[in-house]
Amino acid sequence: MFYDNSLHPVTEIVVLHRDVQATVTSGSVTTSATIEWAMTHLLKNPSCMNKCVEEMDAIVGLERCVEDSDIPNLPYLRAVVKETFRLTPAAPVLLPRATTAHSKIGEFDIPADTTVAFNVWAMGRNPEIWPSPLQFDPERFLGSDIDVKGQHFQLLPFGAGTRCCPAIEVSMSMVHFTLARLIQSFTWSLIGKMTPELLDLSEMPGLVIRKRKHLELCATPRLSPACFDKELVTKSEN
Ligand code: HEM
Repeated sequence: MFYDNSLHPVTEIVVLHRDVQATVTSGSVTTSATIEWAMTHLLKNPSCMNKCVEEMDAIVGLERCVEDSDIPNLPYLRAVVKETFRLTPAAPVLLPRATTAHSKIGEFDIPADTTVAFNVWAMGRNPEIWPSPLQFDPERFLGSDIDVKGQHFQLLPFGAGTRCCPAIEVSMSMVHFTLARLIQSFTWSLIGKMTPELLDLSEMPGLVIRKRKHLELCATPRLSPACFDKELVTKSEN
């Protein structure tokens, strides 16, 4: 966080306030972009959406709303989130780093004091690491121990090391929970003449990769309104 203690106290508050605002804004943009990409991949690959719905119905059912505590029991949903991060990481290029010593990576010599940037978007599509890299295939993560916490260098959507995203846990929780609620609560369909084949995957370049064209869907409720009433009553009682 930027903090200049030579500033007048009132200015300091404004600077700190802006930093907090920037963190919240960038945090919510990356999270919402990830959820929109996950829904796009699922709508483009109806068999994956069906597997998500089948898993949800088998584990949670239709009599209550899915909760945070259900997420560990939904391996396919968690694989969908990892596969979304692999193909469309919200932050495609990590924060720049400077090398402190000469190093060699593969055939490349990198002198000391060089600014380097890691392109995690390209790493996620490297055919030497991922078979059929352009195919959305959550099953590649089932039974695999690859996670997103910066220990597995083939998948770094939150970066790695001391400057990695400090909000991994909360973001993963928000993405899983929102996606789980969307999938459980509604049947989603494409609008008008749109088909999975025609669904646009083009990206808007930038610090955060967003869809060039927002996803437009029709939502048909799957859960009975009583489920939501029950949840409202329980929450107001607590
Ligand atoms: C899906 C959601 C998110 C993704 C994909 C994401 C991704 C990233 C990435 C790739 C970095 C750079 C890490 C590096 O270069 O090693 C980063 C840094 C950061 N993220 Fe996130 N982020 C997300 C959500 C959030 C949220 C919700 C917040 C806070 C409310 C947040 C706060 C930060 C901050 C403060 C940094 C800078 C850390 C530093 O400079 O040391 N992020 N994030």
